[in-house]
Amino acid sequence: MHTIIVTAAIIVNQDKILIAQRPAQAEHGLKWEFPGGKLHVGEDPKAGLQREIQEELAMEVAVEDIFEVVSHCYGDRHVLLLCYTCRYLGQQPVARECRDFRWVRPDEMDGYDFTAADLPVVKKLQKLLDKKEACQ
Ligand SMILES: Nc1nc2c([nH]c(=O)n2[C@H]2C[C@H](O)[C@@H](COP(=O)(O)OP(=O)(O)OP(=O)(O)O)O2)c(=O)[nH]1
Repeated sequence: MHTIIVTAAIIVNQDKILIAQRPAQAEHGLKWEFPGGKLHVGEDPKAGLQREIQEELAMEVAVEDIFEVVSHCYGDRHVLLLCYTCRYLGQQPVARECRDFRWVRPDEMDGYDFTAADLPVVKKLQKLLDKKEACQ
C-alpha cells in the first residue's frame, strides 16, 4: 500500500462549481472529478493546486480554505484528497489535460459519474445547498 497526496479545487462561480472529466486513457478514465492532481514531493498544497489548475485548465484561481479531506483506497493505492475552495477569477477555462469540463450546481452532480473518493465531497456540497435553500 502506498499513499499519494492529491489536491482538488472546488472552484465556485455564483451557484456553480467547475468539474472536469478525466481523459479516456487515464486511470479512472472518463470519470468526473474536481480539477487538481498529485502533489509533488515537498510542495506546498495550495501552490501545488494552483500549478495543477494552470496545467489542466490554463487558468488562475485564488485558493482559499480547506473544504474537505478524504482518505480513500483504490485497491492498494491510498489517496489522501485535500479539497480546497477556490475563488474563480473570471478566466475562461481551456480543457488542456482533461477531456471536458462543466459548470454545475451541486444538485446536478448526481448526473455525473464521479470518482469514488469524490462522493463524500459531492454529498457535502449538496448538504450545504439544502441548508442554504432552507434559509431562504
Ligand atoms: N485531481 C483529482 N484527482 C482525484 C480526484 N478524486 C480522485 O479520486 N482522484 C484521484 C485520481 C488519481 O488517482 C489521482 C490524481 O492523479 P492525476 O493523474 O489526476 O494527477 P496528475 O495530474 O498530477 O497526474 P500526472 O499526469 O502528473 O501523473 O487522484 C479529484 O477530485 N481530483
